[in-house]
Amino acid sequence: MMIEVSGLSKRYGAKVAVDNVSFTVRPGRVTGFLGPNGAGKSTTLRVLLGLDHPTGGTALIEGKRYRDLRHPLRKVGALLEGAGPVPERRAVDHLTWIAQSNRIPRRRVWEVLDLVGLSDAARQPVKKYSLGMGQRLGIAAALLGDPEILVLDEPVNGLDPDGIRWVRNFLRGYAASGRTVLLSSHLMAEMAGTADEAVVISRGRIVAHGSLDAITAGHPSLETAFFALTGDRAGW
Ligand SMILES: Nc1ncnc2c1ncn2[C@@H]1O[C@H](COP(=O)(O)OP(=O)(O)OP(=O)(O)O)[C@@H](O)[C@H]1O
Repeated sequence: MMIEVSGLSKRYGAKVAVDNVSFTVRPGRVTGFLGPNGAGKSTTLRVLLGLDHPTGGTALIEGKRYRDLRHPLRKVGALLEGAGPVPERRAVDHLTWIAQSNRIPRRRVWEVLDLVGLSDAARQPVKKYSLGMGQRLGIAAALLGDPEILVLDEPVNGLDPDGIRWVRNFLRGYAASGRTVLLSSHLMAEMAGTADEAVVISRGRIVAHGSLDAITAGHPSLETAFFALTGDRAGW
């Protein structure tokens, strides 16, 4: 297993954000980490990426904690909410800075700009970018180390249909090349066309884990399946 979360819990004071969560993520497919706002998705991903300490349990990447990986950026590329570049900086400079601080060759910056379709906009300051371009830049940064695993927190949040389609096609292609893609979302309809597998979390607990087809079986749509699983329409 590329990603193995086992008995993971995270408390903030009296608040239990993640409650004994276990799931695995395999390569060659897109796995959606789905749940309403506040369900515990970001917290789980932050612990997986070594940005927060768990209260209990483990979140491992090929059997190791993120911080114990020898070349983390080559193993895992991540896009987290609110981790954007300095607005005045040009996209190419932003990526070059990340590459240099991780001993990644400079030519890789232009490769990833090309992969996400930003070569022509590379010398514009990031503040001139649309939301969709900003997301592509975030994905470009995640790709710098040519990682086997991509972890993205709400990558389609706020994007228009073209932007959503681009991210979807990109992630599907990445998984089809045998790599591991885990993305979180609270957008049910969007996930039906993007993910092969889903891990569903509600109020800090896993309520379903399996293929989207299996989770949807017996329900008119993925959306109604999720309402039934989470027992809660609020926030979806
Ligand atoms: N630093 C913190 N201190 C206190 N409570 C927190 C902290 N971070 C998260 N929480 C709480 O933990 C719960 C889970 O939050 P989390 O951000 O993981 O949810 P999420 O599923 O990512 O939601 P969203 O879709 O809104 O991003 C929420 O109730 C949130 O208020």
